[in-house]
Amino acid sequence: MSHASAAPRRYSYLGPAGTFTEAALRQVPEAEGQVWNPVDNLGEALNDVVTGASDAAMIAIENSIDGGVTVAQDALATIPGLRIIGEYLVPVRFVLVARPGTALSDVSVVAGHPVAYGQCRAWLDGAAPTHRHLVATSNVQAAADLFDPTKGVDAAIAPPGIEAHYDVEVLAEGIAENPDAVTRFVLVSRSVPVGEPTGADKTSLMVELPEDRPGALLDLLEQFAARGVNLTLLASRPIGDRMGRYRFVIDAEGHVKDERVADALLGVKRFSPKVSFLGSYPRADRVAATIRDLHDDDTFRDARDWLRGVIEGTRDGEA
Ligand SMILES: O=C(O)C(=O)Cc1ccccc1
Repeated sequence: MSHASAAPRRYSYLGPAGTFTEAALRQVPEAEGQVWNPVDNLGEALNDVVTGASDAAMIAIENSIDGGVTVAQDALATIPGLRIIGEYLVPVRFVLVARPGTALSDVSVVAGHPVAYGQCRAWLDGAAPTHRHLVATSNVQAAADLFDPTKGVDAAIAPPGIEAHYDVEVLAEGIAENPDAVTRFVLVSRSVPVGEPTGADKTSLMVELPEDRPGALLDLLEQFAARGVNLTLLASRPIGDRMGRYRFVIDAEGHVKDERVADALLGVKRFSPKVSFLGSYPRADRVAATIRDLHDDDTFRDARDWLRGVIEGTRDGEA
């Protein structure tokens, strides 16, 4: 894609500058030198894409510790016309910061993004047992909240390097439970034609199951298993209309233009009352899917050619 003479592309991301979401956007070569629009929440970021105010939005979708960012999964399931066009991984670490001169023993109100707080809670319970959590809109906004006197914040959970953006002192480093936590982000645009397979791709779907059909989940999984398609994520989320109804959030290895994935999707579509295709995109770790001969593109094409030949009378029943 070249946009040399076109208007600059606009990217919305959870701000302010310095968030992990911004670090994810920095991994997008096409975004360099374009307009970056910091927003306060996921809804705003996706709304910018829907209305055309931005061309794409970077959003956190899954954490290696807590699993799916459910608000993001639900938004992608319910807002029509969106496509995931890229995936990015960012290692996440946290520090506790405060205004200069604050001691850990002075800390009673801690600002933190809810996902960050969840990961740092065990440490905080030990170091500041009487603390109270105040929700911040992002990891960097938590530090900014230290300077808003109406909020009464004593300390903030923030990304390392936050001292470059705000006049804060680091009270403690490495406060998250798991030092190897990684967050997966996706770049979302309005619906666009899918790109070409790279050999290391993922396909994201939301699937509803037919009601009152025993084994429907097994039927769903079988569509992938029979075509040798590995799943990297399977989660269920309440549809929300009434108790007991769920949609399945699925990430599958491979690209919709890979024969085995296309065939699996056709199988899913035949029995599911609702399938939303969210996109096929290069996977962040660039790890190629392992495909056995039985499931490679040529095998699917050969089988189709054989069937056509049988119907046209140019081939008999030989395999
Ligand atoms: O991008 C950020 O910095 C955020 O505030 C969202 C977030 C929260 C926790 C882990 C990764 C991203």
